[in-house]
Amino acid sequence: MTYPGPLNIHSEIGRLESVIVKRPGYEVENLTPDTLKHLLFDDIPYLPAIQREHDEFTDRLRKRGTEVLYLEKLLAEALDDTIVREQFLDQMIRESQSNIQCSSQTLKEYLRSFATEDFVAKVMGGVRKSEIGPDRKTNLYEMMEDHHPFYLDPMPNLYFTRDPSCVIGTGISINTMAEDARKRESVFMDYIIRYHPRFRDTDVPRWYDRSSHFPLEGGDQLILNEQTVAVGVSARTTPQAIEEMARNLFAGNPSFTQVVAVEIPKSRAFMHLDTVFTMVDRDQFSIHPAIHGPGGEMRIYIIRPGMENGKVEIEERTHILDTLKEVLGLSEVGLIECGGGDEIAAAREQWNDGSNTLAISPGVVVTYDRNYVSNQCLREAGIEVIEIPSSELSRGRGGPRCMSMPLVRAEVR
Ligand SMILES: NC(=[NH2+])NCCC[C@H](N)C(=O)O
Repeated sequence: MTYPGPLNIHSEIGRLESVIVKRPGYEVENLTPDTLKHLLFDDIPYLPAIQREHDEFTDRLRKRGTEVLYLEKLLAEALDDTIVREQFLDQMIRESQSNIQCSSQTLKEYLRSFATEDFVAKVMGGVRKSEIGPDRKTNLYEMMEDHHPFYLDPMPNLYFTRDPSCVIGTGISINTMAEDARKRESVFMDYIIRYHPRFRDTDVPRWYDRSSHFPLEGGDQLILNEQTVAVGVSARTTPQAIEEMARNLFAGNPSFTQVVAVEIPKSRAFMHLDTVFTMVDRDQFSIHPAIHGPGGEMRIYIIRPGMENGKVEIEERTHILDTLKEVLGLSEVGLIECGGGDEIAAAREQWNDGSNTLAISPGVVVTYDRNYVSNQCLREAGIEVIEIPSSELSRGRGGPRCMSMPLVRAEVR
């Protein structure tokens, strides 16, 4: 089936034609030991090195024919209109309120002084108190010292473009982020879809919107085929959000007829479904064994459109393999274990996103080089593995799938 328009994602594995990434920038240099935990990092990446690694990642994608678009550039282009830029600035200041202790007026004036691309880099990178000179402070609270070094907190997780939004079919889910440190991130795709020339003239359906109360993150959203979306019920994604998204999807996109909610342990190491489970080929998945509960059982629910308009039906399942066969209509499905069944290698490599593969064609994936045990297992299963350097990229606890937000994939035949 052909789908005209700027968005077309009907699988996890179709040839990747167009993708959004974010090159790590100044926001990473604004990490300090005191803020690491709140900002969801475990260590501080070295900026030139993480940028080199990221450039290698995007080079590999380009060499395979993928169009690589940068979030920061798309946003600057979307804000190329004074009224839109002012509206965006107001919203950013409003949504950053908890982080701001200087008067919004002072901060606004400071940000307005930049040309659009630098303005975007500032908003994303954060504004240090030391940047706004003492002479620009007029209120007592602005002059008082306190220990928080920022007026506007940095957003170092932005290079994980996967999470704040997700294309499903020809529409999009603009997500409500679970963690304070990431809440503002989904404002960017909201503006890009509404105001960027590439998207603004298309009526892009929204299966979920950030105005919804319940968190839902893209690392939990997997498009298995033209009928099926799998969503992790995780530390970041709620059952309420999944059901709301499913209802909107069934009502607006008749090709999707099943949403599979998969519960995973709520832990830092397994923050999203894609940290323990990704699709690598038509009938093969990479999986971390600890995704299963005791006895190999887990809680899985299949949501389908109900008989009555707007209603859904929900059925329970307990085995991932059987459920995958059922929803994909396959007699066999292969699960490739992270760490090749070795307990230590599995835990170590999962921590560095060993199961977080980005498929760029059926049976072809991009992975981190450091996960050599898992990469070998993928190769033994007949998968082509393209490795990228990962010393610094992995410090943010996300892998190649997390670092990519696909816009268009070719049909899987
Ligand atoms: N899709 C993913 N697995 N994303 C990983 C995001 C990592 C990021 N530091 C966070 O905690 O939010």
